[in-house]
Amino acid sequence: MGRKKIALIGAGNIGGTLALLAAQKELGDVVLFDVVEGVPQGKALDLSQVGPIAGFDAKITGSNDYADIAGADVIIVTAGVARKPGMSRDDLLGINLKVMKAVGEGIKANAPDAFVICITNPLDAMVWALREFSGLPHNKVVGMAGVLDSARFSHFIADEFDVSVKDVNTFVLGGHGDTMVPVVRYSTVNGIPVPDLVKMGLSSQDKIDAIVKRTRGGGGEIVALLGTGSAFYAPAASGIAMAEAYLGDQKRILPCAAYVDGQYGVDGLYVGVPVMIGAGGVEKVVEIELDDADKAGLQVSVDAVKELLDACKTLDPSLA
Ligand SMILES: NC(=O)C1=CN([C@@H]2O[C@H](COP(=O)(O)OP(=O)(O)OC[C@H]3O[C@@H](n4cnc5c(N)ncnc54)[C@H](O)[C@@H]3O)[C@@H](O)[C@H]2O)C=CC1
Ligand SMILES: O=C([O-])CC(=O)C(=O)O
Repeated sequence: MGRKKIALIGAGNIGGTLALLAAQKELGDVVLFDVVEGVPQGKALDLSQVGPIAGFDAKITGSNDYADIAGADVIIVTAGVARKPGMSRDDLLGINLKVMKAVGEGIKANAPDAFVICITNPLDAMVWALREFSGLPHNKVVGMAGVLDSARFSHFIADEFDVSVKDVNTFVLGGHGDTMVPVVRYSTVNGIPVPDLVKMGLSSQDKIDAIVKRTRGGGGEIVALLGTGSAFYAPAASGIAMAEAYLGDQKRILPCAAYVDGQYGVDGLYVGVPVMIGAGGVEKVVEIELDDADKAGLQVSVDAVKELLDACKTLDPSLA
């Protein structure tokens, strides 16, 4: 059996980091694709020269030709534009929608059997549009956001309780925007729910509320600090975790922007929910019980995603 093939559409900050992680983990050979000539080739050459030092044999090539993604097992899409300080993710919709059209058509024509992970923002709308443009089955197209948002939440919780991040498990549901829903009730330190830890006097409700708020604004905090561009190390690590779940048939339960059709009272759109990822792609949407506040929060988030989909349909009537 030959090596797996990982195609990365977009060779920017996240794309380059994805390539490094994929090669170091020997997930397969890597094709870095970008519209800018020279950049994917240059990054591929630089990354290939990590091989002798780090000891990986993965072949990394750069390309401006969609034909080179043919036969990809996994495709991770980061093509498009990142926000600048003062912008919201939603401000990227018009420009990145056009990019999703080109990428979706490229995937449809060259790698229709791939498992596709979209990262481009505004995430929930872009993954929906990418699925529409590519025509792939819904279970083979998924968006990365919840893994990253949960990692941020877990990092802050581990800091607050001064425990290993390995023992922290958190869930962030909903859209990848200010309306995301960090679910405190399902957030645990080695199985102990955070609300119980608060009752034990190990933190306070005010501190947990502040962590929830910081998690919601986690992307913006980094955008403001960087001054140019947005987070890329943790987003890339999140995309790789999802790719590994698929390639290894790991049956991981991860919060992802998945196609929801009936579950959680949501019909026919992509939004962040817990899903099982295995060799079948998104094998199931896991419907966990939510309390009234989290249900209401999820509804607000779903409504925000719906507004973005309407905007996509206005901009590109082929999506209507
Ligand atoms: N879902 C999430 O949780 C996160 C999403 N993002 C989003 O990911 C996207 C990428 O972020 P970065 O890698 O930091 O941006 P970047 O600007 O470093 O890289 C984007 C790359 O896409 C390329 N590109 C533009 N149009 C293209 C096209 N039509 N086809 C192929 N490539 C094209 C550009 O040339 C550039 O190399 C942004 O939209 C950003 O907002 C970023 C962090 C987290
Ligand atoms: O904030 C941004 O623009 C990038 C992003 O989605 C994140 O880091 O969560």
